[in-house]
Amino acid sequence: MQAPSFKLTEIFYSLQGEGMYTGTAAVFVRLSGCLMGCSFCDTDFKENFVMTSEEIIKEVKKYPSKIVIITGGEPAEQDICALIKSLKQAGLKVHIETNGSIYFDAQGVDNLTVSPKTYVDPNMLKSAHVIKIVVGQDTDISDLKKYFNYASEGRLIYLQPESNKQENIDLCVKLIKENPFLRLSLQTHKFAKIP
Ligand SMILES: C[S@@+](CC[C@H](N)C(=O)[O-])C[C@H]1O[C@@H](n2cnc3c(N)ncnc32)[C@H](O)[C@@H]1O
Ligand SMILES: Nc1nc2[nH]cc(C(=O)O)c2c(=O)[nH]1
Ligand code: SF4
Ligand SMILES: [Mg+2]
Repeated sequence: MQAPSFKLTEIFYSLQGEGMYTGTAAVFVRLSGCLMGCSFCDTDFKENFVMTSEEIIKEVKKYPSKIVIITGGEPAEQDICALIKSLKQAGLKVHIETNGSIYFDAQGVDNLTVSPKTYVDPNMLKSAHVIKIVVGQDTDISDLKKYFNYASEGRLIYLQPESNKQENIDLCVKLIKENPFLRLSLQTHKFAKIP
């Protein structure tokens, strides 16, 4: 049977800049396309090329890290389960960055990070290892609290200041001091000037 193919923006080797694995070398596989349309989105997710899962694995294996981060765009808009399975079979650690709006079976995923936007499937929040909430001046703080109930031993909640702006960092720090189970995620790759 032919390996499934995927629409991609880019594959690159860098350090995870955000969340629980910050500072860890990883290969980023950026799938193209996203229907969410966040006003603050910092990412180009246009389709640049198509690759089969076998071709993706061959490219990822050129780099020394065993961690592959599937991101986008919104990766769940494509048949991500087929890709996860192939990457796991190839002996890789699979991390996923998703907005959680489209449910998929994340069993076997080594780190599932859900960054909720206007709609998130509660089952994706339950499956997440990390919930990473972007906080800006427009964020409705009382609405944020609905995610706080998901904090548990196996699930960390990070606040990520929108675009590393100082007023957003200040707001995150205030919220974390008030709710000490929360953590701060700065986009460290932007300070380091790496992809
Ligand atoms: C580009 S998104 C791709 C994955 C998925 N669509 C999502 O939103 O989680 C990767 C991460 O960047 C975050 N992000 C995007 N724009 C941002 C910004 N301006 N400031 C802080 N974080 C941002 C998202 O919330 C998400 O956690
Ligand atoms: N260095 C680096 N770390 C990241 N973590 C999540 C990213 C993403 O765009 O999904 C990202 C990214 O774009 N670059
Ligand atoms: S869901 Fe993710 S990729 Fe899509 S627009 Fe929002 S931040 Fe960008
Ligand atoms: Mg990014």
